[in-house]
Amino acid sequence: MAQTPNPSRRSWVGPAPMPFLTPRAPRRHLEMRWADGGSHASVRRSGVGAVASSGDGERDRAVNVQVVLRCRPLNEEEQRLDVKSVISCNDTNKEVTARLSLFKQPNRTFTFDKVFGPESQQSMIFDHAVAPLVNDVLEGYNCTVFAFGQTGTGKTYTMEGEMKQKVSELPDTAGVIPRAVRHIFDRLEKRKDDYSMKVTFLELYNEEITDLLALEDQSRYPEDRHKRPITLMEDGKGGAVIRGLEEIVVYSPGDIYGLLEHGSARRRTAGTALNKQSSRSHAVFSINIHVKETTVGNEEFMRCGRLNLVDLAGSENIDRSGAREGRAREAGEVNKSLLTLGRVITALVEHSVHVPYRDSKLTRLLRESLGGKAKTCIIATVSPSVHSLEETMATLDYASRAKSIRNKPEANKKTCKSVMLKDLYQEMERMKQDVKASREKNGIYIPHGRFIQDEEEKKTMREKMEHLELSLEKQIKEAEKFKGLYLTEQECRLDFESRNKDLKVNLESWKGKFLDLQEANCRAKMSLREKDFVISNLLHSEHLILERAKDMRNTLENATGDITVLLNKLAMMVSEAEQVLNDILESTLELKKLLAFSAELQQAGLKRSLTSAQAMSKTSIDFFEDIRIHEEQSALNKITKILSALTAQKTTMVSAFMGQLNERYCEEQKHLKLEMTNLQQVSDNGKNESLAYVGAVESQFQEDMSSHAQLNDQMEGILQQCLKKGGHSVSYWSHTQSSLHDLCMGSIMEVDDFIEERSKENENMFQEKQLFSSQNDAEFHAITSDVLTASKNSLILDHETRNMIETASTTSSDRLELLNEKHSAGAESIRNMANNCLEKDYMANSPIRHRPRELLTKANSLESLEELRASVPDLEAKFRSENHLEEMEKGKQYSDQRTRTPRSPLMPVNKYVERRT
Ligand SMILES: Nc1ncnc2c1ncn2[C@@H]1O[C@H](COP(=O)(O)OP(=O)(O)OP(=O)(O)O)[C@@H](O)[C@H]1O
Repeated sequence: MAQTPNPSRRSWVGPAPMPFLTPRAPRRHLEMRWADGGSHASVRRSGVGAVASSGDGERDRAVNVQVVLRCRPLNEEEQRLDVKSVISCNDTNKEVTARLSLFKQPNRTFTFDKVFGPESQQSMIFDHAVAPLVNDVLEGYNCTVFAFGQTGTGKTYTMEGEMKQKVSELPDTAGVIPRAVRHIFDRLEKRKDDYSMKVTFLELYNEEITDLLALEDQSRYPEDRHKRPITLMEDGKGGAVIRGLEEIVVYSPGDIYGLLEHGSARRRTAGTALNKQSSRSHAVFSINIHVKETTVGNEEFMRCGRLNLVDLAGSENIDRSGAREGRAREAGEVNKSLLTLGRVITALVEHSVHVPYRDSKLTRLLRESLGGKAKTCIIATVSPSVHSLEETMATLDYASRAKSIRNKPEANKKTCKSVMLKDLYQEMERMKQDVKASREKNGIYIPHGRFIQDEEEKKTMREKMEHLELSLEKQIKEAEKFKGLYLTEQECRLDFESRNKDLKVNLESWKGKFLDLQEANCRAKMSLREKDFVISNLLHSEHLILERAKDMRNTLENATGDITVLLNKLAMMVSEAEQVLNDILESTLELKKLLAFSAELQQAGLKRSLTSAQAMSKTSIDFFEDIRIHEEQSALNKITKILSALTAQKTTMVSAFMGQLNERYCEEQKHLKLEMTNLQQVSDNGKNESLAYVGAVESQFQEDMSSHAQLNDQMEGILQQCLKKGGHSVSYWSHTQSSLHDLCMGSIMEVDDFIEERSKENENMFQEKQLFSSQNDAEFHAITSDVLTASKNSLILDHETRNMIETASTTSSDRLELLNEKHSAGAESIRNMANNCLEKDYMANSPIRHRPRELLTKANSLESLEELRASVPDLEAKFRSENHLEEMEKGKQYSDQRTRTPRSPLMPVNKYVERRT
């Protein structure tokens, strides 16, 4: 006996095996018994959301739909054309960034539950995103994995992958479906569970469901052979039921791979500009698993789970995919169903009252998986190409929104095996009876009379039946008509109900908006009154400020008159200063003349002293020469007298005193010679001394001459300096005058500072002038003392000269003192005039009534002006407190934020007031 139904016997239309046909040797008896126990209807109810999903089993908490993103690598064509990649994936941070900076827009980054970049392998997608769901299926949950994205981005590659031959080892390119199948079998084997597994594979094309696993019938029209439409119905509990879908029992992964290959080959594909083999339909591959569980008391239960693997048709930009005519219509249908899917996602994310599941078959099929009781994983696929950026952004946006969909996964109710068997047996029994009845009907014997009677009855009955049939047909037609009407009406009613609901929701929201607007209106009115209050106060302040401004204008006019007077006075002062300077220049010239005269006098005196000194030295020389001659003569006379005396004595004392006389003569001669030498020496000394004295007098004279010349030069230099400084003073005064003029023509506010500066500058100038005059004084004193010294030196030589020099010096110093006095008097007069001008005439001048500071202070201080300003916040606070607005404000902040309109007629006024404050 075969231990398990022979998998090769699998029939496309034959009875599907009973559950628990685990293809495992030691456990097969029981399952076989079930399998042999009867047939099962070849056409059964099935559906993505129809498997025992209505149990009241353990209710899990709501969980978000898992959304993972996969970006495929650039394909060969794109690489050849050097197409730019604009998508970057950060698997670690689970982020995808669309580099919109190429289009001068900020980059956009999306976060998903998992991100798989272009280098990601098929196994990674399965291990990280799908395997946990597959495990949940074995625990009794319904789980759905579906891929969506633009056409050609790798949905089919991700879901099915490349799996051409049925090898035991999966190739690296195998997709989610073969890996899920392998995983399920591995797990069941490992746990040594009893199980049965059935698969379905349907295609949804142009809103028509087709069974991709149905046996091809022998219909004459090839089109009809494998495209028998299947009905999608509601199960009354919010789920969908697919009537007529083939469920194929499978025993090994190989079985499933075969079916998958067979079904995939029948899927409608077409070559598009974006994908050579583009799937033009949505495909749903479902695996139903029943696992046996034995509980205490040997009660056997069945845990059932379903895994739906959905490969959606690609959304396509018809222009770019190059679809034409029929294909364009087809693409339109695909896009329409995907659009409905998008609307369902939006409605779920926004928690809308109405979710438009019913708008397309795709959303009806996926109802349980989106916002229902299933666990769902969405694989969004994108292309990195810059040319697909628009579609990629749409996919990323939808995928990102889909993350917020919340499902309430619920495990399927475990069914008691005996109950299930009972149901099955009952079904089998009913079918057996059917078969038996039809068999018996063909072979029963009936007597002739009874047969004729029966025939007549039958005839009557037939006539009646025909009549009835006719009336029934009529009634049926009418009923169908009514049914059609009823259905239309039902549809209309449903439509109206849903519209009514929408309208009610809209009405509610409009009511809310109306209330908000009413509130905003009240607030706007109040705000207007507030602004009126503020504006009237502002106008009052403006009036006060105008009055003050008029006062200030008068004060300023007075100040302008005063400044004009002041200017005139300054001009007068400048001319007086020029007069003083001219006086200084004149006195300097006089001084120069005096000094020249004094120098001439000194020169003449010195010349005279030189002449007298020369005469004196000549007289001295002559005198000493005379003395020397006189001395010699007197000595010779003495000698002659002595000799004559001696001769007389000789005569008397010739013999006695001859010796003594001779000795005495010698001694006397010696003595005389000594005296002569002394006299000669004295005479030489006197001569030398007189010569040295004459030389010294001469050199002294020369020195005096050169010092006089130097003094002359110094005097010349000083005079030049005086002249220069005088010129400088003149230009300085003229510059001062022009500056004063310019500055006075400038701002009135600057007059005060200007005058202060001028006063300081005048002070400095006076100090300079004083310094200058004191320098002049010192120089004059130095000259005088020099002259006096020279005069004194000359006095030593010649009294007369000295007298003359003294006279000249006295005259010079008298003149100088006179000049000095005059100069001091001039300086004093300038100072007095300046003082008069600055302190008396200007600061306390009677016609000028006020000092500038006084004028300013009296006019209006800044504080007094500030006092006039009306503070808008204070005014608002005053208004609010008077009108008890604060209380109202507190409770209405929220609505205020909502109802605040961006445009406000008072906005410019408010802004102006804010700026002012
Ligand atoms: N991650 C990937 N690695 C390598 N090749 C890939 C990848 N994704 C897709 N491809 C290749 O890109 C091409 C298009 O992929 P596929 O047919 O799966 O796209 P699709 O999204 O299903 O398109 P359609 O919606 O038109 O059916 C295929 O040749 C496939 O092999």
